[in-house]
Amino acid sequence: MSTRKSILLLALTMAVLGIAAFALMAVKDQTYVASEAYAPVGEPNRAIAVVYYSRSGHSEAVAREVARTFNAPIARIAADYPLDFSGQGKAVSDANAGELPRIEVEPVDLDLARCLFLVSPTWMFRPATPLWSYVEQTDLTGKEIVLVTTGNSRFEQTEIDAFARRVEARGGRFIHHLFLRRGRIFWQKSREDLLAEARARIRDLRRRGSATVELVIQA
Ligand SMILES: Cc1cc2nc3c(=O)[nH]c(=O)nc-3n(C[C@H](O)[C@H](O)[C@H](O)COP(=O)(O)O)c2cc1C
Repeated sequence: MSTRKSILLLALTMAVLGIAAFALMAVKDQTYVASEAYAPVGEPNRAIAVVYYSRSGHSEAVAREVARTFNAPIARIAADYPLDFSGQGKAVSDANAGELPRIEVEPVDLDLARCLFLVSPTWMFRPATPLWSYVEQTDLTGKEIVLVTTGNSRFEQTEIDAFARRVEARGGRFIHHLFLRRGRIFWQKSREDLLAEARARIRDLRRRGSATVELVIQA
């Protein structure tokens, strides 16, 4: 085969692989992956609470694992980003525009919570838009805030700093951001590995200056 033909064949193969990878990623982003249900055992530990948004179930699994670790109450944020191409497109455009979507939050009593875990996917290098809406409509006075984001690749620190400023504007003390990288397309972490990493990183929060987590883990 001539060099010209070989280069053409290579370029074609690369293009087909690229399209296949993109299609696979799009399909994966539209697939809800369920996780084990969670409810506190007996009286919940009200010093800690977990509030989360999740579109395809991965952040939900992490949020449930955080709540399970502390026997804490948990509440889900609902927002209108359907699991199809329209929802994906809206997520991209809203995230890029910094839009604050309408949300509904399951009832949760935060009065006694000293540490609040906010969990969400990463959209366009920042926490997903429903989490920003949640912060804007919540009084966070006196609470330590731990932001936990899942993502397949990366986030921008400037976006996390901007989120931290909104938390502080609502009275909260932003103490840590924990990013759980799931990996891309063919090289994604298993659910067990993701949750094991979440557990390890949460325990590490003691060293990150969370007085509440320190107290709860010692108890
Ligand atoms: C619209 C959109 C934008 C995304 N942008 C990013 C990104 O900037 N960085 C990243 O690491 N992952 C990104 N992802 C991947 C998700 O953050 C990742 O799959 C996440 O774990 C999904 O969480 P969920 O199942 O709780 O919705 C994006 C996904 C979608 C749908």
